[in-house]
Formats: sequence, structure tokens, C-alpha cells
Amino acid sequence: MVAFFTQYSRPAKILLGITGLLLAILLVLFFGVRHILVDSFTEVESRDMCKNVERATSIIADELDKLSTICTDYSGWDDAYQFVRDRNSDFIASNLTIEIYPKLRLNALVYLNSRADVVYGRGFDRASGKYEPLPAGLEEHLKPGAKLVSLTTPDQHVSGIVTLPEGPFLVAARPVLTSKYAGPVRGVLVLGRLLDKEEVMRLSETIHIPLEIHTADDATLPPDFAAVRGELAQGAPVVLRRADSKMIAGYAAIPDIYGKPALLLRVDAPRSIYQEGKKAVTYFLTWFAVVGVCFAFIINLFWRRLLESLQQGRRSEERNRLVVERTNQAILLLEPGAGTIIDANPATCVLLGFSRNELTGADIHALLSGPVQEVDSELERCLRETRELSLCHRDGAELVVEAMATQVPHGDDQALCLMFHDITDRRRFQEELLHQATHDTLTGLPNRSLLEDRLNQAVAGARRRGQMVALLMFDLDNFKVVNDTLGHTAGDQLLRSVAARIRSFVRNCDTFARLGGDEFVIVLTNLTRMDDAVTVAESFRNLLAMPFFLGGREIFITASMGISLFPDDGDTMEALIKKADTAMYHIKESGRNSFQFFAEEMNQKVNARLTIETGLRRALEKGEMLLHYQPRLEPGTGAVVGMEALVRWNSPDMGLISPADFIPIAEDSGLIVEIGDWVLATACCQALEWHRMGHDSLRVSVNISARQFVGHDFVDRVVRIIEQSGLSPHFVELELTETALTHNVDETVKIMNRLRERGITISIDDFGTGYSSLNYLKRFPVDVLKIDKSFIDDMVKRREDAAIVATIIGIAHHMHMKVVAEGVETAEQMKLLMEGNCEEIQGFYFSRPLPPEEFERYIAGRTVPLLPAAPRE
Ligand SMILES: Nc1nc2c(ncn2[C@@H]2O[C@@H]3COP(=O)(O)O[C@H]4[C@@H](O)[C@H](n5cnc6c(=O)[nH]c(N)nc65)O[C@@H]4COP(=O)(O)O[C@H]3[C@H]2O)c(=O)[nH]1
Repeated sequence: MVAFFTQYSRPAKILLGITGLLLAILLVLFFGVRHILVDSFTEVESRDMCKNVERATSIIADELDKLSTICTDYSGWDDAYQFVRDRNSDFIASNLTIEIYPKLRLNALVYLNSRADVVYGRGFDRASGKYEPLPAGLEEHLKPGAKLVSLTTPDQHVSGIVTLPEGPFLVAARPVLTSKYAGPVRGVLVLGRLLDKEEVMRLSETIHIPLEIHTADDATLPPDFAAVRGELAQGAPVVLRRADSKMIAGYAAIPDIYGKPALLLRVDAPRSIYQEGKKAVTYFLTWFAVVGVCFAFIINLFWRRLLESLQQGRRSEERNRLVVERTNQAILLLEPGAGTIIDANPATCVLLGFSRNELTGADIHALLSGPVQEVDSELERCLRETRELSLCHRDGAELVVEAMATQVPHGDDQALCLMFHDITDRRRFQEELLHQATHDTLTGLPNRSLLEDRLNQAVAGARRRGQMVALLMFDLDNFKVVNDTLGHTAGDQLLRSVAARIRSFVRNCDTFARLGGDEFVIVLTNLTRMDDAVTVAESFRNLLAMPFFLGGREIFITASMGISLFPDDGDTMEALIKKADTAMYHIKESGRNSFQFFAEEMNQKVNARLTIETGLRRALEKGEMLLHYQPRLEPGTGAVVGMEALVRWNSPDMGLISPADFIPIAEDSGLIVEIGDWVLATACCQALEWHRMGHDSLRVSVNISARQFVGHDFVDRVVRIIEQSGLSPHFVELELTETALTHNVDETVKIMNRLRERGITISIDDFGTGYSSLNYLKRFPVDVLKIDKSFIDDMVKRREDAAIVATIIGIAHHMHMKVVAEGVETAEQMKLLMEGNCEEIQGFYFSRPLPPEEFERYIAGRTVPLLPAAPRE
């Protein structure tokens, strides 16, 4: 048995137990209810049977009453009254005929007089329909003093049963009276009726109940009667006996007129109530059993389902638990409303550095940064959307997490399930990316894109408040020089220092950005007057005026600043920057180290510049460019040894334009490369032509812009152009400015060497105006130094300038370079230069730059040494 049960799982055992219990209840109910119901039907059956027995006894009583009534009719009658006295035969003949016996179903009729003498007495056999003697046994009851005949008063009467040897008799006795039932009593009338089988059958048919009657003292009583006789004799009114399941018998005893049991009667009846009841009970219980079994089956089914769903629930709970325990997602369960942590999964512990025990029961507000109300509303929002929250690690570090929440059942309430994962690194990376995208890497200042954003915000705010916004744009004067002379690293350091110095003075509400190169922009907000912008601009200029220290060297810089204003100069970054840039450009043109508000005239200048740039692009194609040549002479001999090619632009719209006006624009736009190539090619061709004309020692010098020089294919281009012209490179001199050379010294030296290897002469133009570093001079493979005109101008009046010129000549000679003085305008200048052993001279004193044909005339008519008046250009 134990083994039988142990093979099943616990839920299956419960199921078996419940099924067994149900079946037991069903069985108990079945038999219990059956018993109770059958008993109650038996009881009903008994009651019904008792009623039948009563009806049987009643029918005998009724018969006795009827007999008594007949007796009354025949005893309370004047004729009978007379008859018992005189025994007249008429009475007998007319009233006591034989017909009355069967009619009244009488077996005996006896008139007795007051002395109990039988006046008239006859017996009658109803079977044969004939008179017979009175039953012998009856005479005993008719003797004087017998109960039947002892009726002395009119109201006395007797009816009942007497048992005679002939059988039980129903008897009725009444005193004989007048028709008015008046006395004195003259006798007694006794009527008797044999209760034979026919009579019993008649009674039985009357009451529709099978009836059997025996005398109580009958020696041949049937056994069932004999069995109940004793019980009835002891006073039991009715005794019931069930012979089998089909029939029931009820027994009763009927006393005789003396009160002794005289008759035993039996009423038989089919046990229909019992049978029907039993059938009904069986039917009911069968249904009950069927319903019970169905119910048990359904319960079983539901229980199985319940078990399955419980098991599924447990499995799913286990699965969920494992997921929660093993997921990388941090999960916190919070008490509703209070924010107390109910539970935390291992991922949370790893993320926050707290143990599960430490977290359980802790307040979430201690982990989330921010005021309680804000934290609560953030948690509330997490139910609707993914939010970013700041959590505190155990070590105090701030963690940024991406969180969302849902409500889960917790007891009768709903707990808040907060799920989150660490995005600190991602957020940091995004912030870095955003910072990189919006900030300048060198200085860390906002870049153009962030500047635009801030400027738009500033403009929107100023528009609302009715204020002004100032955009201050500045660049560093001569930054290029610093970059070129001290190197890019120093240049970068200078930019960083400038940024740091200005940034420390810029208000938080303002924006300080770097556009690129040495260009910076400051956006000033909350301005109500232009003067505020002036004050700020001046303070920045003062800030920049203080020295910077680069690599142990003290550097002084200045800046040129252009200022544009919202709303006067525009409301977009493009417009405001363009106008600030225009103003800055204007400042640069007019002396630098200052600031200037944008004015419309500046725009006109810019437009003019644009017109030049546009025209320049077509000038070469249209043949508007031409070259003038300025002769270079040897002071000692007065011979023209060469000429400087100087470009001219004869614009059909603007007339003859000076190179001082369009060369810077050509440099800025990059057109100088194309123009430079044309100049070199044209100059070489021209020189070759003059060589062919006989002036075969003339050297031609050509100006080279820094922009041309830094081109990666500069040498190849120059060499190719010279070769294509057919002129020997030995007659070509390239004039480079100091600033062009100091860009990248090593590279410059290489280029110079390559040019010189080809026989090309290199000269430094405008020497003395740049940094004039002797260190560079020592490294550069230069053939000629051209002393700038500014020194020549003042050398006659200022001894310092004369000394500088003499020094330059001395150094140049010392370094095996020739010296050319340009801008010589007077004989004094020429004289001093001759004395200083300057190799070549160029200037208006001899000739202005001349168109080719004039130059030809000039060299053709040249006599040496002369001090000619300067010819007009
Ligand atoms: N007051 C005065 N001026 C004198 C005297 N002697 C010569 N000049 C002027 O001084 C300039 C000399 O040229 P630069 O220093 O190379 O200065 C040149 C040069 O830097 C540039 N330039 C001219 N042509 C070219 C060219 O083909 N290519 C490049 N890259 N630059 C050129 O334009 C500058 C100006 O050229 P220009 O207007 O032709 O002006 C010329 C010339 O006319 C004098 O005694 N007194």
C-alpha cells in the first residue's frame, strides 16, 4: 500500500486522496440515504397498513351498527311489542317471512319476552336459503341473565361479536318497545349474522382490502395468525407482518361483547408504497451516484487542471526567478509609495556595490540623486517611458542608468519594479562625442556649430526681451609670423593661451568660440547699449596686450576685432559673422590692433574686392594682364643688368589696376598660382626675345608669392615653364619674401636648393621688413638680398637706416650674397649705395617699371654712368 502511494507525486497523492474521499462520501451517502429513505417509506407503509386495518375493523363496527339499526326497527314496533306478548301468528306471517333473512343477511332472529323465554327464534342458512335451527352456541347467550338478554330499560342495547362453534357471529340486541320506543320493556330482540367466508369477502370487497378473519381461539389458526395472537392479546392494536418484499399483512384483534378477543383479522396489501419508495430511492440514488461520479470526474478534471496550472505557475515562477537572478539588467522591487527597497537582484548588487541585505529595506532616495519629490516623480515617469536616472555607487561614484518601471502585485497592493542598466560609459562617450562635435579640439572652446546654436538662442532671447546681441570677431595680428617663425607648436600654444585668457573673462551667459585658425568669436548677450560692447572689446584688447610666454620667450600680440550687432546688422549667424568679418578686415586694412563696428561702407569695400576677384578670374583668359619691366642697374658701370617683371591688370571696367590692389586678392583666392605661372612664362619669353635682340646678358626677376611657393609641384612648374620658354635658367631670378620662406624652413631649403641646382637665382625681396632672422639667412641658400625701399627712403635723412643698409650689405657680402637696393629715388641714395658697394640698384631714379617696348627703348639709349632724370611711367 505504502509502495503504491510512494510511486506518485504529492499532487497526484492529493488527487487520489480526494477521489477516494469523494467515493467514500458517495458510498456513505448512498447507503445512509437509502436506509433513511427506505425506513421512512416503510413507516409510511406501516401507517397506511394500520389505516387499512382500522378500515377493516371499522367495517365490522359499521356492520354491527347497521345490524343494530335493523334490530331497532324490529324491536321498537307496536306489532312486535304485541307479538312478544301474544305470539300472534299474523305478525310472523306478515313480518317474519323467510325473505327478510337473506334481505337483511341474518342468520338468526330471536324475540324473547321479559322472562327471557324465546317467543320466536329461527336460524337461517343463507347458503341454502333455508330455515335451520338456531345455532346451538347462541342459546348460551340467550339464557336469562346473559348479557344479550339483560336489557331492562329502553335505552339499553348490545351489539358485538360472539364466537359460536358455528363461527363468529355479529349480534345486536335491543329491548322490544312500542313504536314510540316506550316501555315497559316486554322483551328483547336478538339478531345474529354469521361472519362466514362470504360475509368476510363481502366486507373485503366493500373496503377493497383483502380480509381474512379467524376466531381467536381457533385451534387451527394459520401460523401467521397464531404468531401474532399473543402480541394482540397483550393489547397491541395492530400488528404488522411483512412476509416478503411484496406483501404486507396487518393484524388486529376484535373483542366479543364481553371484551375478550374474539376475532383475529388480517388485512393483506401489496407493498406498493415500499416498492415505489424503494424504486424512487434506488432511482434517486442511482442518479445521485451518477451525478456524484460525474461531479467527482469534473472535480478530478478541474483538480488536474488546477494542478497543471499550479505546476505551470511554479515553473514559470522558477523561470522568472532564474531570469531575474541571472540577468544583467538590474532590478529593484520598491514598496508602493514609501520607496523602501523590498528586494534587489544580483545585477543590482554588482552595479551599485551593495549586498542584497544592505539594499533590502533601504530607502531608494538614498541611492537616487535629487530631492525626494523629484525622485518620486521621476520614478512615476519611469512607468510611462524610459528615463535616465543618476544613482550613487557604494564608493560614491555617480552612475547614469537607463530605467523603466512596471507595477507588479505585492500582497494586496502593487509594488514598483524598477529595471535599469548602466549607461555611464555610453553617456560619457556620447558627451565626449557631442563635445568633440561642438568644441574645438585645440582650445576646447565651442566651435562654429555650437556657436551658431548659442547665437540663435541669444538672438531669440534678445528678440523677446528687446535687447541687443553683439558678435565680436577677432584674429591675431601677425599670427602667421609667429606660426612661421616659432613653429606650429608654438602657434598652437599661443592660441590655447589666448583662449584661456579670454575665456576666464567671458561671462557665463556669453559664448566664446574659435572659428578656426586664429579667428575667435565672442557673443555678448543681455546688451542694452552699444557702449557695453565697446567696454568689453576694450577689456579684451587690454587682456591681449599683456605678454604671452611661449617656450620661455615673451611674445606680444595684438588683435583686430570686428563687431556686428543684432538687430541692426542681421539676425542670423551668417549675416552677423559676415559683417563682423568685414569690420575686422577693415580694421586690418587700417592699421590693426583695434576694433570696429560694422558699417555699410565696409560692405561696399568688400563688394569692390569681390568685383576685383570676379574680374581677376577672367583677366588672364581675356588678355587683360600685362607685364612692365623695371630695370636693374650696376651702379659702377651704369649698365642695365636685368629687369624686374611687375604685373599690371588693365581692366576694361576699372582701368589699370595696381598689383598692390589685386595681388593680395589673387593670393587669397588662389588665382595667384595661375597668374604667377603666366608672369614667369611671359617674363622668360620676353627676356629671351631681348637676348635675341642682342641684350643677351639681361637677367629677369619675377616675384613669387608665398602661396605659389608652398605648392607641392612648385619647382617642377617653374622648371617646366622656364624650359618651355627656351630661356636659360641662369637668367632667371625668383624674388621670395621673408614670410614665404619661413613657413617650413627645412622644406624651403630643399626647394631653394633644387631651384639653384637648375641654375635659377634666388633673392629675398623686401629684406628687413620681416623677422630678418640671421639664423634663417644662414640656412637659406640665397643669392641676392633686396633691401626694402623703406630703408632706402630714409637712409639719407636717418643715420640709423643708413647703418642698417650698410649692415645688410656687409652681412650679405660676408655670406657671399649680392645686394640689390630697390626704391632708389635720389642721387644721394644712389651715391650712398655705391659707396656701400651695393651691387645693383633699382628705382624711379633710373626708371619706373616700363611696358616692354619702352623698356627696349630705355636699354637701347642707355649710356653709362649717368644720373638721368626719372622718366614718367
Ligand atoms: N615709390 C617708388 N616705388 C618704386 C620705386 N622703384 C620701384 N618701385 C615700386 O616698387 C615695387 C617693387 O616691387 P616689389 O617690391 O616686388 O612689390 C611688388 C610685388 O610685391 C607685387 N607684384 C608686382 N608684380 C607681381 C607679380 O608679378 N607677382 C607677384 N607675386 N607680385 C607682384 O606688387 C608689388 C608692387 O608692385 P608695383 O606697384 O609694381 O611696385 C613696384 C615698383 O613700381 C621707387 O623708386 N619709388
